[in-house]
Amino acid sequence: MRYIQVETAGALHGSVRIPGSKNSSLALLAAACLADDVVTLEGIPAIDDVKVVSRIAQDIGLELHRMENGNIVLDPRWIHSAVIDPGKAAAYRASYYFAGALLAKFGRVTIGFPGGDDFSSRPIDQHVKAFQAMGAKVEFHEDYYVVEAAELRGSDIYFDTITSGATINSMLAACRAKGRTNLYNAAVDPEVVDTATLLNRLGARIYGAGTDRIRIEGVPYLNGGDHAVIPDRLIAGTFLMAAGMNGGQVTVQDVIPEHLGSCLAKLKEVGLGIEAGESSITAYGLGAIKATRIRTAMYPGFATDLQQPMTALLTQAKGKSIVTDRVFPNRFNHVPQLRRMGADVEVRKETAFIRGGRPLVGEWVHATDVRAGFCLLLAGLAAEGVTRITGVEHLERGFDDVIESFRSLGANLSMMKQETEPNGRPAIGMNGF
Ligand SMILES: CC(=O)N[C@H]1[C@@H](OP(=O)(O)OP(=O)(O)OC[C@H]2O[C@@H](n3ccc(=O)[nH]c3=O)[C@H](O)[C@@H]2O)O[C@H](CO)[C@@H](O)[C@@H]1O
Ligand SMILES: C=C(OP(=O)(O)O)C(=O)O
Repeated sequence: MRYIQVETAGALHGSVRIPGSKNSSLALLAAACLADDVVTLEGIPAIDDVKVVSRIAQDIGLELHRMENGNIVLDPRWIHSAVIDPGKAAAYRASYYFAGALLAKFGRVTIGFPGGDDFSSRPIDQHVKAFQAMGAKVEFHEDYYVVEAAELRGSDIYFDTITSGATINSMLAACRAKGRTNLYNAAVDPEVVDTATLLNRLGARIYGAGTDRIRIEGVPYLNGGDHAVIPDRLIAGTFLMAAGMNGGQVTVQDVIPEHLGSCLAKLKEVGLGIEAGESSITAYGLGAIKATRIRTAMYPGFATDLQQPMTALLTQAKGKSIVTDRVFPNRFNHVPQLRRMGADVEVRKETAFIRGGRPLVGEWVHATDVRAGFCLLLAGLAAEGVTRITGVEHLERGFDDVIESFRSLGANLSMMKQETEPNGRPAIGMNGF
């Protein structure tokens, strides 16, 4: 069993480079399947989700190589199969992008259901509805589904809810469909814009990405080309919150500050100093953290993926904070773990009530998903004694440099390995807690 050990080390100080966005990378890698020539992607992080994409690539004949300079070169001309193994599809969330991309190119895809962070029901009905609107038939089986269309036709698609996943997947399918597709109530996330930017660079005709109405004129083929993925706004936000845990000063470099607007506004509201440059942001403690009210929303609202690390920060604020997650109303698996560390947090329906200011103490805790892991890591920075976090694989889905990055800021963090469970205490899984 591996676990991350966090020991009290005082305030964090220093600067850290932010890697490419996980969520954008996973869309770009699938988008490259649509091209008819070589695609080079810069800045794709070496996270576990990308390793699963490499294994899928091997199965379907998508040539994928990481070069010495870190770029990933993809050659989609040799793809011979549009069957995605259910086990690999279930190993991460964004496997669903292979459905849109391969459907557009091959007319039929067989693919397992998506996995990813398991914090609530995560339907794909809007992806399915979009494929059907474009003329595809979708058939569900026990652990896979088949999407098939003799000819994909452009269509008007009105999303019932704002979803970044279904917006991107519809763009992937529509860019090689016959005729015009209009997406209404589309997500405006930077990852949607990044995917459209790559596709347009390859010759797609996508207009309006970044607004809630996207128009796509289908084209018969796409060229090769190069693209650099956007920085990971969620990892950047997490480091800025970490600065507030013990009143330190952290600079995140290689970021797009505009992507963090709602996060920065909230950090200022709780009393952090924030200075944004052209491609860097510094957060620093100015004294006590203030309690606040958070309601997550789709971009440009406060991101659900930053809700958990923010909850860790709010355990340090004197007074009562209220955190509501409207995007994923059950995304509170981190709360029982925070309570083990002495935090006073109660969840009712889609809301966590945090009575901040109680001292945290180090404990064995379990990360159930990527952001729960970051939340516990931040809590560990402020806790008295040693915090040990199991579920390391979840953190590694999202960030490949957790230990070194936090250490470079002065955190006392180590990756540990233990052959047996800690004495008398089940360390793995929620049930033991
Ligand atoms: C790989 C990836 O990019 N993951 C991100 C993506 O997940 P994911 O693509 O799963 O999330 P979506 O943006 O699609 O979901 C947004 C909302 O729409 C709902 N919905 C979504 C699709 C659908 O077919 N039907 C439906 O009802 C979801 O339940 C949720 O309430 O966006 C989430 C919301 O910003 C982030 O937390 C995830 O990090
Ligand atoms: C929810 C997340 O990831 P995924 O959608 O890949 O499960 C996340 O990154 O916080």
